[in-house]
Amino acid sequence: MTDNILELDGISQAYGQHLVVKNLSLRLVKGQIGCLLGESGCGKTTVLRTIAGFEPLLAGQIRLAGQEVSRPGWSLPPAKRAIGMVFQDYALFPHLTIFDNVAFGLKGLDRAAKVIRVNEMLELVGLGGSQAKYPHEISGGQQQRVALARALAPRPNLLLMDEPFSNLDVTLRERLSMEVRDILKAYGATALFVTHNQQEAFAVADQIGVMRDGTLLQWSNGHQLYHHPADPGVARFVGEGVLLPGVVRSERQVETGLGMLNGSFSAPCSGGCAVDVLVRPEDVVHDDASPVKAEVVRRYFRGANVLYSLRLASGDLVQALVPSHCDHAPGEKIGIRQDVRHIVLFPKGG
Ligand SMILES: Nc1ncnc2c1ncn2[C@@H]1O[C@H](COP(=O)(O)OP(=O)(O)OP(=O)(O)O)[C@@H](O)[C@H]1O
Repeated sequence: MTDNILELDGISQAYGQHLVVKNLSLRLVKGQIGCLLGESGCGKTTVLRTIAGFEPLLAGQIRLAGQEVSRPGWSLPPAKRAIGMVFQDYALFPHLTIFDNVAFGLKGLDRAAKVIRVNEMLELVGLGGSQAKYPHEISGGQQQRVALARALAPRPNLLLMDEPFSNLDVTLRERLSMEVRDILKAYGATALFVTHNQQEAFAVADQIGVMRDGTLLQWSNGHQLYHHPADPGVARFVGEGVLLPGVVRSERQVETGLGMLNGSFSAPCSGGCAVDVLVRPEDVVHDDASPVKAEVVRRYFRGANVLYSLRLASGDLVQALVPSHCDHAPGEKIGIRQDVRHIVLFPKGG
């Protein structure tokens, strides 16, 4: 008996000569929500389509709930995989009521059992009472929740969601992404979704995989991804910040334009070597009392915070996230101190 619901072992997929998924492996255990995050064209949708059984495998193996479903030359048909799918455009049937939309995949149940199941699913997504409405009579966010109810109704082993929030406006997208996480957790669903929006990935997923050009660069939780990115590419793609030049001075000290940073780190080289140090905007604290001054180069007002781009005395640039009570214009010198709690170093120029 395995707790693994989804296992991808070294899968590769190509369209003609174009290799779009390269030796990708990951696992999801029961009840876990995973996310593939990456820029447009990096192969996220192709991975979903391959898991759903719409694309053949070039190499590797896919197992669902312990059963092999894809290997090169053989593939279990999509309809036999017990997978639910949610797409960005909801794909509800416009001429069917909400009840009939959710009941659509419930083959083999009698009418009474269908009513119970549909009502249960609509309650789960907060739309009890909407059974008789048509899709055009409810909002986009509600339609996406109906799509979720429809996908979960047949009790799939795994739910796949392709950019499920991308058709919604920003505020609704944030709210719905949190609601969807709550719904999936309440239901105990195992799900994999894809997005190019990192806030969405952080809000919804337990495990996030960053993809670039068909390769999975890192598969870990949001905290790990943000604070311990596996390489400079992941560091730049996830979150903000800079790679600040530094020199490793000892096992626990690295010298930078922000001063000496002390703490544990794994150095990519021995003492005296040049490195790039990841400095996030919250690692640089605005402090009028600090003797260290930096010049405001740019300011991005964000409502609650201002993201400043600052030039250090060394000439290096850093960013600082500062509550927006205080407001400083480009050219001003402000006091700062470093609060780098996770020291992440990469080989110089990596
Ligand atoms: N049916 C197809 N035939 C040929 N090439 C394809 C096909 N579908 C996708 N591709 C190519 O495969 C690559 C990966 O596409 P995919 O849709 O998986 O990326 P994605 O990360 O999901 O992008 P997006 O976020 O834009 O949907 C792209 O270069 C794309 O042009």
